[in-house]
Amino acid sequence: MDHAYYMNFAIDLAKRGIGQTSPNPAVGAVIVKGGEIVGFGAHLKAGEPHAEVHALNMAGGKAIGATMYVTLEPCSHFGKTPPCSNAIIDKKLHKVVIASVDPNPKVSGEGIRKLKKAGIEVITGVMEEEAKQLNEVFFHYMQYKRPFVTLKTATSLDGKIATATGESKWITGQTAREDSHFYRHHHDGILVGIGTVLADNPSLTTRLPAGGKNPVRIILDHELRTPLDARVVTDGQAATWIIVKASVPEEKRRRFINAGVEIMEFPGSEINVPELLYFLGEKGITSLLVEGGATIHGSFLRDRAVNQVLSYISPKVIGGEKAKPAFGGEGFAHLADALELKIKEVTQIGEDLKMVLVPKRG
Ligand SMILES: Nc1c(/N=C/[C@@H](O)[C@H](O)[C@H](O)COP(=O)(O)O)[nH]c(=O)[nH]c1=O
Ligand SMILES: [Zn+2]
Repeated sequence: MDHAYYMNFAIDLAKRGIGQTSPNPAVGAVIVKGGEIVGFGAHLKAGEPHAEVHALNMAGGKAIGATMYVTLEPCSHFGKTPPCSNAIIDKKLHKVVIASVDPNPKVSGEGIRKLKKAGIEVITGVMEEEAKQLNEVFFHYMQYKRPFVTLKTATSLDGKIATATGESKWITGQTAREDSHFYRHHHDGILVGIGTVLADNPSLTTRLPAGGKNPVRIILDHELRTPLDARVVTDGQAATWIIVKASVPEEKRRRFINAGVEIMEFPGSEINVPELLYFLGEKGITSLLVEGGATIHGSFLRDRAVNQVLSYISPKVIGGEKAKPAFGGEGFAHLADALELKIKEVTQIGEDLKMVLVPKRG
């Protein structure tokens, strides 16, 4: 067999944990001895055993002299669980094949050094790109300390998110709408503006046939105009944070706090997106799905605070100068300033088109 055969399995294991391991990376490990898979595992939840430990437990005594394939460099620091590099040395493995090294400058390369010092052969860079892609959120958050941002738009063919009379249900079909719930499952937070809350009374929960993790619902609502009987306040389905400005009176906030909502005061009045992202990063939001509406999207566009665009396009034409575009605000006066993206994925999904795009580097 070649290394990719087993590393593919480890990457596939890791993929299943994406979203639920946050703020930890998703990691997969496979242990092979004499051409036989003797153990495997994935990290499932922050604070629980790492992938390597699950795999070592399954392999038991067969781990001695075996080879481990792991998607991320084994940890070397005492976090919530003892270091995996120690466990691998204790179990006397012969070789460790690693896809990507740890991006955390504090620990990068430390695990590999310990393994080599203990006489274990280490190979790195096997399927490195795939493994990095897997944890793009983790690597981004580790480096910038603010959430990886996915802007989601659902528009008509002519780029509208609602008719001139405000109708928007539904522009895209059931299949596309359900697909967007996978992204809710994978993101720590979902952000909408007060305009969307007033227009749609959204629940912003993850409703997939097999369930899914609900993101924290983050409402940008400076004046606290969210109705007390809004779903995000009353349904108890997921955490709700409402971001207000300092001038909102205490007794008004009290009513929401009593309903279980977290009211967070954010300095400044205009939405300063980079500052908002640091603010959310400090609260442990490592990935943010921005569902709009146009004003919010306009601010994120203006500040180029976008790591991924998820665009669903319906083969409907709404027309009308007054019908709302996906991105509000001023927009860029010059084409040279437009946010340039690279298409990562284009698929038809139900009747609609789905595109996943990333900003062009540089
Ligand atoms: N109008 C549309 C969308 N609209 C997106 C947001 O404006 C909605 O308020 C939000 O998704 C509602 O969340 P819910 O209550 O949890 O279902 N999004 C879509 O994909 N297609 C649409 O046609
Ligand atoms: Zn570990």
